[in-house]
Amino acid sequence: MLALSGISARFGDRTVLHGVDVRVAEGELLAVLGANGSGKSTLLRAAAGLLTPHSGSVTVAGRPRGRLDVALIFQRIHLVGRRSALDNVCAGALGRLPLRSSLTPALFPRAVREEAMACLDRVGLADRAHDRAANLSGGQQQRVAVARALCQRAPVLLADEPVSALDPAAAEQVLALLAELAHDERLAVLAVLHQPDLARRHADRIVGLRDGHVVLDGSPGQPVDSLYSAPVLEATP
Ligand SMILES: Nc1ncnc2c1ncn2[C@@H]1O[C@H](COP(=O)(O)OP(=O)(O)OP(=O)(O)O)[C@@H](O)[C@H]1O
Repeated sequence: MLALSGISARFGDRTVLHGVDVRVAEGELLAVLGANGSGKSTLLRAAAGLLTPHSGSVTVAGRPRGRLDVALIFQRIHLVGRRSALDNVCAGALGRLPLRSSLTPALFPRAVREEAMACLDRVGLADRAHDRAANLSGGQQQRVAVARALCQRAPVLLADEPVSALDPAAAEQVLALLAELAHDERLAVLAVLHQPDLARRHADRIVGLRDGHVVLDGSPGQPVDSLYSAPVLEATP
């Protein structure tokens, strides 16, 4: 479904991704692991179209990634706090609505509101639909963000450290939800994670980055310590 092929990225004269190949299948949750600075966020931003790679391509279902193909979930949850959870989820549909509706969100068509309600129900928050987003807990807000991504109807979900700001129970719940959505809704989900344990428990596959290279790709059960160990420094005479 999502294919990142030969992605290289540079900042100035520094190359931070070296021809990275990553595939995420329909119905799969892929966790991308790696130490700070290994290139995880840069890879996700290239996948999302937020950064133009120096070389390489991003395709969704075999075609160049389109504007509506990818939904994003961030560590810092970007909801409009004074609006209801339901309005925030409706906003996921903005990209496919006529301009008039997108300028006046109060006019979200009934069909969109119903779909948004179904998305909230999917993340277990239908009963909080009319609460202001700011009044929900961090974990609940992240689930609203997931519902908003669902309402976008994108086949690919990209999540950048989606649980880093959550307590362990909420993190577990959000990761389980992402895995469930991948499996049940047949989405391709790529999540950048800092918690190998969560990846082991919920991901279908892991990719490990080190210094901008893919050094692991496979079972979530495999050892990942090498991703986080300090580089071996050569002894100076
Ligand atoms: N806008 C930028 N300008 C210059 N260098 C950047 C920029 N964004 C990222 N980098 C550099 O690219 C490298 C990879 O950064 P990236 O944020 O992708 O790593 P990461 O694996 O997501 O790290 P972390 O786990 O700390 O979020 C780092 O050395 C970083 O300093």
